[in-house]
Amino acid sequence: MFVKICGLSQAEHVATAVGAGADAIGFVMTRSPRRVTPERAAELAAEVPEHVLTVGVFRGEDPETVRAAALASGVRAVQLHGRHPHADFTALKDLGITLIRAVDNQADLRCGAYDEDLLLVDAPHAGSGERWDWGAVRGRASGRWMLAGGLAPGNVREAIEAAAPWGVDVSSGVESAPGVKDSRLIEEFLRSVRG
Ligand SMILES: O=C(O)c1ccccc1NCC(=O)[C@H](O)[C@H](O)COP(=O)(O)O
Repeated sequence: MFVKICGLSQAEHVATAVGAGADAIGFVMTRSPRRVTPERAAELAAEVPEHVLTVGVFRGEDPETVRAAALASGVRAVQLHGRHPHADFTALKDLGITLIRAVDNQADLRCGAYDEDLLLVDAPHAGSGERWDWGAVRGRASGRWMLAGGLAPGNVREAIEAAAPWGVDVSSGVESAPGVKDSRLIEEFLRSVRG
């Protein structure tokens, strides 16, 4: 099971997530209590080994803004929230990095439908910690897709049982307050997923 820990802004938490076995870590570069600048994301990403995917998270920015931030930060993936047309993914293809399409469960849930590499099926309000009916996407989402939205150490096994995703993604559920990550919860989340 692929595990992404999102919304990191402190080197200590990046090290914890990597040490605990995360497959990907996310840096939010859009309006959010977790926002980091591309320069800060570059500093944090510099400490991350190659086998862990570094992801820049955006919502609604145009492809040129995403491109500039991706290049400045050096992330190896971008995750686009909001109703981006297929053309926005096509416009970013030449970056040669992983493209993640982030949607709620009303969207086209076939990974690759917009030429993206990974799909993230999230709550309607991304990064809110809102839980939703995870089981509603079972059998509808296909390919390499991650589940997010209200996941936490205490419920992630239940979510995996309900939705049968390829991967999981968490932010609020490993925080002590919005934007404040907790190393103990990050480790607990990874232990819960890995068993
Ligand atoms: O984290 C944010 O504030 C944010 C703002 C705008 C777009 C995306 C954002 N976060 C994305 C994520 O952190 C995850 O991909 C996912 O939504 C986490 O959800 P949750 O665990 O419920 O916080």
